[in-house]
This record gives sequence, C-alpha cells and structure tokens, in this order.
Amino acid sequence: MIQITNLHYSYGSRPVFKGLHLDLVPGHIYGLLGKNGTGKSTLLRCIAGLLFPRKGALQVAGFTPGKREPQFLQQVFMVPEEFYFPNISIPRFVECNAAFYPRFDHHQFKNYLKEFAIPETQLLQEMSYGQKKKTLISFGLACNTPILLMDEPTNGLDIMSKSQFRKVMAGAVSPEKCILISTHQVKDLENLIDRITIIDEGNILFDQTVDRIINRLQFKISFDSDEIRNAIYRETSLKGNAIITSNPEDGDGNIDLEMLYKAIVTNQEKMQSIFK
Ligand SMILES: Nc1ncnc2c1ncn2[C@@H]1O[C@H](COP(=O)(O)OP(=O)(O)OP(=O)(O)O)[C@@H](O)[C@H]1O
Repeated sequence: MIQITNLHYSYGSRPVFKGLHLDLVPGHIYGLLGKNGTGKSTLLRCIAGLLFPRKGALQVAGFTPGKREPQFLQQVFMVPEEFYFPNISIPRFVECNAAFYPRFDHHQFKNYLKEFAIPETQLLQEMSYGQKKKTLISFGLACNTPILLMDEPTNGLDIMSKSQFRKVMAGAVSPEKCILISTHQVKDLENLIDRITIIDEGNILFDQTVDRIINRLQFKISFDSDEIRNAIYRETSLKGNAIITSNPEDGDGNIDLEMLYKAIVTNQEKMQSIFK
C-alpha cells in the first residue's frame, strides 16, 4: 500500500533520507519509533504529500503523493503533532472539511466525540490542547481513509483519554487500512501496534511484526545470575532484573516496547542476527 524505494529528502542542503526503503501493507497498525530529529515527521509528511522528495520512488495507494491528485488526497488523513484550528464550532468544521473525504461517517464522528467526552457543539478555539487533539483524532478516524497517519497522537492526552485512544484505535483497524503512528510514548501503544518500525539516521534500523518478535524474544523479570548475564538486554527495576532473552518458550507473549527499543539501539548486531 505504501512503497518507498531509495527515498532521498533534504531540507535545503541538510539531508534527512539518503536512500530509504520501506514497504507498508494494509491491515496493520505500524508504530514508527526513533530518536529526536531522525525523520519520523518528515517521512509522514512525504507520505501525506506535504513534502516533495527529490529522488527515489514513493507510491501510496497507487499514487505519487507529491502530485497531490484529488483522488489521492481522499485516501489519506494525517493527524499532525502541531495543528491549527480556526475559530469555528465543531459542526461548522465538519461542514467545511468532511466533503473532502467521501467515506466520512457523521455517526461515527459523533460516537468518537462521545467516547472522548467532547461536547459536539463546542467552539474549537475555546478548547484545551488535549480536547482539540481528541477532536482531530475523531475527525481523522471518521474520514475512514485507507491510510491514516498520526504524529505523536497521545501527546497532551490525559490518562483516561489514552485508554480511550487505544480503544478507538483498536476498533478502527481493518484489513483495508494502513495506520502509521509515530511516537515516543511507546507505553501508550502497547498491545495496539502489530508492527514496529524504527528509523535511525534516516534509515530503517528495525522492521518486524509483533508476532515475529514474540516468537523470537522473551521479556521477563529474572533472579538467575547466569540468565541475567547472558541476556540480550538487561536493566534493573524495582521488581528485579528486567531482561530480554532469545528464548521465548516459557514467555507470556508480552513485549515491553521501551526495553525492545533500547535493546535494538544498544545491541544492534545481536538483534540483527536474531531477526535475520
Ligand atoms: N522545516 C524544517 N526545516 C529545516 N530542517 C528541518 C525542518 N523540519 C525538520 N527539520 C530537520 O529534519 C530532521 C528530521 O526532523 P523530523 O521532524 O522529521 O524528526 P522527528 O524524527 O520527527 O523528530 P522528533 O522525534 O523530535 O519529533 C531534523 O534534523 C530536523 O532538524
């Protein structure tokens, strides 16, 4: 659904991607992780047709995003990290924008607002940042675009809203949809994403399904000094030594995304050999 081949992108003379390859298929929620400034937002903007790569091929649902053809723009919605809302009411915002998305579902939108406890008639400029974000997430989901891009969607959401976010996102997955979420708040996405893609220095460092990770790694608390010494990654926690081993047999199938990320960044060779 999203095919990226040898993508190059620079801001002026400053390169971000120097030959990026990535293939995203429908039916998944992808978690896009990576350190600050590594190019996650830039990648989302290229996919959405907001930035124009100079070299390489970028195909999204059969379109070249940079051409910004109306049929393409109907297929993709992006919830950016920073956004501007005009000083109008929610119904007026919907009236002005829903027409661009042929599959927009008004009933669904109202249900999402209800889930997030946002009054339907509120003025956008009179909302807090978190309330605005929840309104935009609701609108984006109700657009029912096959491609949904989200940049740090849980930033600014309170504890209850983060659970509600996970719930609505889980309900939004379908075999036709490709959802790509860039985040540092990995805990917010645990048990939601089913493929993890890590970008580093403009390249893909890791790209695996959660099923494959569960098949190859085990996350556990250990008190066994041999096991701790031989672990792929370890850190002390209040409960004991939290470790990652390559022996998933007696694991409970849980993944600690924060630990996984740290293991990939600090022990790249070992992780590559496990997933080769
Ligand atoms: N408008 C811009 N003009 C010039 N350089 C930019 C611009 N936007 C981003 N950059 C640079 O491009 C690189 C990638 O930025 P990007 O925002 O894509 O990173 P990111 O992975 O999303 O970071 P973060 O996790 O901090 O949000 C950074 O080095 C950043 O300084």
